[in-house]
Amino acid sequence: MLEVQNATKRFGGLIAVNQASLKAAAGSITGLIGPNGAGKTTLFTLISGFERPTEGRVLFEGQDISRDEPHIRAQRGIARTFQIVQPFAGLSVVENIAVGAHLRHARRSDAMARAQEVGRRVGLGPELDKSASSLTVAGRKRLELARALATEPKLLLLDEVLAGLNPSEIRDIIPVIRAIRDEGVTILMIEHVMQAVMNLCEQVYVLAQGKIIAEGPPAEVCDDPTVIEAYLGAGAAERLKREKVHA
Ligand SMILES: Nc1ncnc2c1ncn2[C@@H]1O[C@H](COP(=O)(O)OP(=O)(O)OP(=O)(O)O)[C@@H](O)[C@H]1O
Repeated sequence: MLEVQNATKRFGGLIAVNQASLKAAAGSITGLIGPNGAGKTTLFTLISGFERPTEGRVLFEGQDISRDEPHIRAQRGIARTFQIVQPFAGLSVVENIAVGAHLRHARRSDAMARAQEVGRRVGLGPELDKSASSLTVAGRKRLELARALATEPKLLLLDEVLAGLNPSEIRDIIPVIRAIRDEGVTILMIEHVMQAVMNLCEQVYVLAQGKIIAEGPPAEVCDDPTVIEAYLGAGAAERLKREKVHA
């Protein structure tokens, strides 16, 4: 469904993404992990169209979309969530979700009906008529998910939807994400919560300093010395191995 081919993004002298390639198969959940500042969000902006790659290509359903505007990509079926959630505070929860639903439904009544359905699906049923500003952090994360989902995407890009949630809120939202995939939406997710990555993702890519340094099933990738060192520094993999032997 999605293929990023040798994408590079430069901001002046800084190379935020460096010759990165990845694939997401239709109907799968793919993870994108890596230390802070690795270039994960920048890679998302190249896929969703908020930035264009300096070099390389983004293919969606086999077509080169690298130069398409974000709204064209949304129409094609790509939706993203934002790490910093900023709902329209003056609107109700359901009206916020309807903003997404308007992509496919011109009439307000149709967009509102669709928004209610999506809101219930992500567990916001009791909150639909409340002001968006009254939501807790967990509620806002669900709203962000609903707003993207209301555009009826084929590919959903989730940028740290679990950040800031407590363990029980994370446990509650994992089945919601899995259910979205089960209904046929392909998911690519940036996530630091490894419990969720292990639980949800079939395939994981690791980005460090703009480069993809590893890919594979989550358990394999987390055992990879290159990945451990990208997070913990040079020599860390060896130290951890020694500590395990002594323990
Ligand atoms: N618009 C921009 N202009 C200049 N530099 C940028 C821009 N966007 C991102 N960067 C830089 O690119 C690098 C990668 O940032 P990015 O936000 O993509 O990393 P990340 O992996 O998503 O990090 P985090 O996990 O902290 O969200 C950083 O050094 C960042 O400062």
